[in-house]
Amino acid sequence: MSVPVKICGLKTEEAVDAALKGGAAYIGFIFFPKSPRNITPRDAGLLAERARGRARTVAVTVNADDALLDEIVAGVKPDYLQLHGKESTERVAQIKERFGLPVIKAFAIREAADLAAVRDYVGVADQLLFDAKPPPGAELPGGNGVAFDWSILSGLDGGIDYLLSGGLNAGNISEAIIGTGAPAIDVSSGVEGAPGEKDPGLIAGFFEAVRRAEQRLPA
Ligand SMILES: O=C(O)c1ccccc1N[C@@H]1O[C@H](COP(=O)(O)O)[C@@H](O)[C@H]1O
Repeated sequence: MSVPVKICGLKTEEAVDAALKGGAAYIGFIFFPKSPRNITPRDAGLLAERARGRARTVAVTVNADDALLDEIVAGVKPDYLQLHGKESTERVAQIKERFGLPVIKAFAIREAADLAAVRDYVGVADQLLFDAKPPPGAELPGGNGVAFDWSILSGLDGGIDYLLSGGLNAGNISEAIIGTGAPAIDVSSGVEGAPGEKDPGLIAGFFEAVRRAEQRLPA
């Protein structure tokens, strides 16, 4: 059984090529000025073209207004929009209708109670993403390299399609995949040599660890 992988926060051709070589199902671009992974719609559009037809492209935004989403969608032509802020169910539905694109809605998880909001988004968002709640004082809502207690996900209703994210790396991905049975996984800072700097060697090592974990999954 193969687990789809999203490599997020790409800024260079080398990083895109490493993600594609590893077999990424999704590649993500961050549109959030405070992030070391922030990229312009124009530059992301060029990288997205390089990956077109080989991986699905994801534009990651945080409480973006329509004007910013217009600019990103026009420049990148993404396959998905990832909403990583406090977007309401109404806002998710509005964005889906306006852009005609599938939406991945991110949730910040620290404790079991954080799953309470999730049910409202099932059937509204196309996919859910579970990330760790940012540490106190963090500037970023994601990309902090922090993991949450994955056992919390055992409280999820069965059959929910989601991406597991937050602090994943080659060292913990086996435990994450086998422990949660996550339908898909997402990594950003765990394949970086420095904040915002993807390391092709770490990307390759992450894929190797994922493939080893897949061998241990029940058929
Ligand atoms: O990566 C960022 O800088 C970022 C900024 C704003 C919103 C989301 C961001 N990243 C997302 O965070 C998760 C997990 O990242 P990590 O592996 O813990 O570093 C991932 O979904 C990214 O899309």
